[in-house]
Parts: sequence; C-alpha cells; structure tokens
Amino acid sequence: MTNTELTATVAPPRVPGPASPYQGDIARYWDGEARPVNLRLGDVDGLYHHHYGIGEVDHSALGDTEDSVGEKKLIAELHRLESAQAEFLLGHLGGIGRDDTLVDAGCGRGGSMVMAHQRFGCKVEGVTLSAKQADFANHRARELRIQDHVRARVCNMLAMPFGTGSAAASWNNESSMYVDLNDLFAEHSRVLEVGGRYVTITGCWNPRYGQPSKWVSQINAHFECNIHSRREYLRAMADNRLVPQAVIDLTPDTLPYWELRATSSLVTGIEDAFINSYRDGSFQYLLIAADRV
Ligand SMILES: C[S@@+](CC[C@H](N)C(=O)[O-])C[C@H]1O[C@@H](n2cnc3c(N)ncnc32)[C@H](O)[C@@H]1O
Ligand SMILES: CC(C)=CCC/C(C)=C/COP(=O)(O)OP(=O)(O)O
Ligand SMILES: [Mg+2]
Repeated sequence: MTNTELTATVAPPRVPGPASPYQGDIARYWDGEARPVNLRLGDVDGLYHHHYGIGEVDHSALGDTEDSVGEKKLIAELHRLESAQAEFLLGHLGGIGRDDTLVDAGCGRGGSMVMAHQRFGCKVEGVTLSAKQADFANHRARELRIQDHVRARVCNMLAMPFGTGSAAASWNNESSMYVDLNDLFAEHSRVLEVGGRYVTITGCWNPRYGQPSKWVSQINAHFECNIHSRREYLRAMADNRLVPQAVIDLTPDTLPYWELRATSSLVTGIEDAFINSYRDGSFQYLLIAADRV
C-alpha cells in the first residue's frame, strides 16, 4: 500500500469549516461573546436573546433607586421588551400547527426558538455559526425537556440541512446583516413550503437618507456586520419568490428600549449610535413578513 492510499483509508470524516474567512470571524465573535447585557437579561427567566426590544417602558415597574434593587428592575424591564420583540415576530408567522417545523436562521442562544415552541407546540430547528451558542441553546432545551422539539446546529444559514419545502415558516431575528440577501432569500425560499411565511426583524439603512450614515458605519464596525438597505431587502425578496405581506416600521417602538438601556449600568457603548441613527432617520428597525409564493 502506498502512503497516499494509507492516508486515504484512515482520514477522518471531513467536518465542514466556515464557508469563508468572514464566517470564521463571525463564528469566533459569537463563541467569545459574554456581555452582561445579554447574560443578565437572559438570567431573568432563562430566555437568552441577542436582539433588541420594542414597546413602551412600564415606568411603574422601575425602581426609583440606583441600588441593586433598582438595577434588577431595570434589567427585568429591558428583558421584557426584548421578549416582546420576539413575540411580535412570532405573531407574524401565520397559523402554525403542532406538526409543523419552523426554522430560525441565525438562532443565537435560542431564546426565540424556545418561545416559538412554547407558543405553537411545534418543532423548531435553528442554525448558528457559533458552536458555543448551539451548545448553549441545546443545553437550555434539555433543561426545559424540549430537546425533542428544539434543536440548534452549527451551520451556515446559506446552506441549511433542511429539505426543500420542509418548513411551514422561517425567520431571521437580527441575523440577516451577516450575509448576502440574495443568497439568504434563495435559501429560505428553498426550505419553505409554497404558501409558507418568512419573517425578519432587522435594522436597515434608509434609502431616503441617501447612503449609510456614520452611525450605521459605527454599528457595522462594532458588530463586524454589514447592514443592508431597506431597498435591498425588498428587491432580494422579490427576486426569490418572497412577496411582502407586511412591512412594519418599528423604529418608534424600539427607541424607548434604547433610551432606557442608555441609563443602565450594562451599557456597551453602542447605544448612542442606535439612538442617533434612529432619530436622524438614517437607520430603521423593520419587520418584514413575506409569503413564499
Ligand atoms: C445578533 S445574533 C441574533 C441571534 C438570535 N436570532 C436572537 O434573536 O437572539 C446573530 C446570529 O446570527 C448568526 N449568524 C451570522 N451569520 C450566520 C450564518 N452565515 N449562518 C448561520 N448563522 C449566522 C450568528 O451566529 C448569531 O447567532
Ligand atoms: C439591529 C442590528 C443592526 C443588529 C446587529 C446584530 C446584533 C449584534 C444584534 C444584537 O446582538 P446582542 O444582543 O448580542 O447585542 P448587545 O450586546 O448590544 O445587546
Ligand atoms: Mg443584547
């Protein structure tokens, strides 16, 4: 036997690596992420989110002291607004039955997946580039004894391990700014059944402003992402058999979350970029729900 034949015989199965050096960087970013603003909010009730909040602040729920009691109340309120955001997204998935399968593209630590299962009783499959996040989400699913219904995998959302037409609905919750939108919507369109629903909540730059503002560039640099414009979303959907059923500007609904977060001890330094860009109109927080036709 030659050396080449020997190597071929004993070579271990190939584990696919990241599809690009950029995806490798993003996987490392989320593997290393442990910001208190995310972990302490998740600790409130075990739903761990990596997205932002919507809705009015309930000032009666906030303490009037800046001690640990006041901080605990503020954290619970920020978390309530983040969970309200996920409920709003799930509310646009349409009529989902217990036998359906949902796909969370860019699932993070899995908070939205758990909420989706609790709401619909169905299967929820998630993909993330980060092995740490997938482990975290699967650990939470086991703790909740829903591991038969909620599962996260380490996988590129542009090539998901799900059959054609296998999902009743799919979504991106603040995860579409890491990929090319044409590639992304082509993949959702493949995975969704005809008549299925796609929903995204995303931050996008506003073509009415002209080009990405300095605040948008700051957010891109902060998260190593590439925020798309509203126009790009609608064009890429139209090109991939996704027909918008609702386009909702959530910008006024997310500003209270940011204004409250800016007063907390858990600030990360990106708060002003969000507040300024939402206020000057250069950036928008949007929900887009689309029918797969
Ligand atoms: C801001 S987090 C959002 C997490 C989650 N959707 C949530 O609402 O909590 C962005 C997520 O997108 C994922 N992501 C980015 N690019 C991806 C890709 N090409 N394939 C799969 N996941 C990706 C990251 O791994 C991360 O989990
Ligand atoms: C709306 C936009 C542009 C989102 C970019 C994607 C992103 C990083 C979302 C929040 O993640 P996180 O919850 O980990 O961030 P933070 O630590 O700031 O709470
Ligand atoms: Mg967060």
